[in-house]
Amino acid sequence: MQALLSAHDTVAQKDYEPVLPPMPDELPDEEEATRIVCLVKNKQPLGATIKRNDITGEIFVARIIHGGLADRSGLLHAGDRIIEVNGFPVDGMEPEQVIQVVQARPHGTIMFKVIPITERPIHNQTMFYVRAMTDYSPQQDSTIPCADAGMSFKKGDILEIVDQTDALWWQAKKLPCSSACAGLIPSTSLLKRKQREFWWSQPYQPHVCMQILSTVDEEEDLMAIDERCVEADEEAFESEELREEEDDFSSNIEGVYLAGFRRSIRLCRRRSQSTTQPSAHIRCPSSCSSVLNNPYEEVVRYQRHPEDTHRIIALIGSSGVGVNELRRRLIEMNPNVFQGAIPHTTRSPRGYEESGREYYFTSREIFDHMVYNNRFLEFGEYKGNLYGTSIDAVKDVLNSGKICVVDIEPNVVQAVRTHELRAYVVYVKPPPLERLRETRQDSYITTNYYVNRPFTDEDFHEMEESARKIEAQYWQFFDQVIVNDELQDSCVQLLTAVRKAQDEPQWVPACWIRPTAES
Ligand SMILES: Nc1ncnc2c1ncn2[C@@H]1O[C@H](COP(=O)(O)OP(=O)(O)OP(=O)(O)O)[C@@H](O)[C@H]1O
Repeated sequence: MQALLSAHDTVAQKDYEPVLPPMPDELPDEEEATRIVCLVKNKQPLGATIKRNDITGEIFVARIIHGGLADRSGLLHAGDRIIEVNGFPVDGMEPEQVIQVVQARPHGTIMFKVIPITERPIHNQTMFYVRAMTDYSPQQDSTIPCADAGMSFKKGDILEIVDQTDALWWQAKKLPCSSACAGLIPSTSLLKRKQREFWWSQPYQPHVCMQILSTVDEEEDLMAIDERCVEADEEAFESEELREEEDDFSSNIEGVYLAGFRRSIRLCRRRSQSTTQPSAHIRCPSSCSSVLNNPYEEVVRYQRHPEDTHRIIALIGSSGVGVNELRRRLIEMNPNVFQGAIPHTTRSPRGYEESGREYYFTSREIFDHMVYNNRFLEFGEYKGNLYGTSIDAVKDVLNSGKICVVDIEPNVVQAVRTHELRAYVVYVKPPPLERLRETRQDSYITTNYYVNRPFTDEDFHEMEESARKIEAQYWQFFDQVIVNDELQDSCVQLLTAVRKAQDEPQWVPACWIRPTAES
């Protein structure tokens, strides 16, 4: 006991840093209450921004960065007036000069003399999460109050919004969180304004969709040549087509028919992409304008309940990259678990075909009616017949307890990102050119004219170019990216992704869980 008391006395007599200045003996009655705030600075930034009242020259704390040094001290607040920094009066200084005074002492104690704000606003901060729909770099934004306090992000990043007190500049952390300190990002309204200003400032800024269409225009010329070839050799083509359709009929598993892999529907989808007046169900206005209108998508963590229907697996990729190969292999791996949606067509059935197996054979009137009622995820015309994948066909698979695996064109991605289908979007990316050449030596591409022909270097370049465009426009919607290098590895990755989608928590749009009037 004696020893404990003696230790206490010894400690009590010691002086510890920082040594505060002595209190003046007499304080004038009218002087506002000041506070001395000492912060011990380490390598971390102070975590506060300042502003100057241009009329009075007074310096104020503009904001305290969530999780930063100043915030954790609890001693500085937005609205506090700074009178001195390390003994230097700062009234009348430019904010940059004040920062220089602060930075003059990189480590150790920084002493602020402040007049605390009298009425601190009470903020009921609700944290929420968003998926960035666009890229942002504070270093390239001249309007940010402090670039060093800014946080860059890329489309698809998940951000935790920790403070939205300021209507223009929010504070956020990027997940997975590596730093305790938040960064400044533009608020939704500010980012929308910036995007619109940028858009209008461009001398010629074709709409993002139009960019795709214009490149496709070039393709159309090529297609026109293909078309002539087809016309010239229709008979040969028909027999090739039939042979291929028959090939499609068989599956490696006896008694199992894999619908939706027909050449006609694949080519029809490709053609609907490549006409300036696409007949496909274009959800483009939503996907493109959503990038312009909605730079952040609110997301929540969602885990599928075992009794819920499965999430659909939507594969996206440039033509020839291997989307159908992967889809086919996945379904063949376990047809009791995985299934494709049976497409609709207006073409007449061939002798061996059954409605509801290869296709749902329907009249043009019924098809048109379904189009009119938005019942197709996508549809298009091929050789005078209509083909399409209906939402009901997808729901039939889900309601049977299976996992529906579809391949879709990128521009309809928003049509499957709904409360109803809750798509998990897998993007299939081509490997580098060298690896394409090595891995595709024995592979065949399906073109408009040839049922199968070996890949050429030109095909690989087109694939890469198309992948670049898809990534530039749709990256934010991808839940998983698989580089289709070694086929076997890609299959394993796809299977793992599918399991994750069904059984592990994922970030999904908040409107899936809390449906709004719009969704
Ligand atoms: N990783 C891979 N390694 C080698 N060959 C592959 C690989 N992935 C796919 N292939 C082959 O490449 C060819 C084209 O693949 P697939 O038919 O799946 O293309 P796709 O992406 O569905 O495009 P489209 O719908 O335009 O035909 C097929 O012969 C397929 O077997």
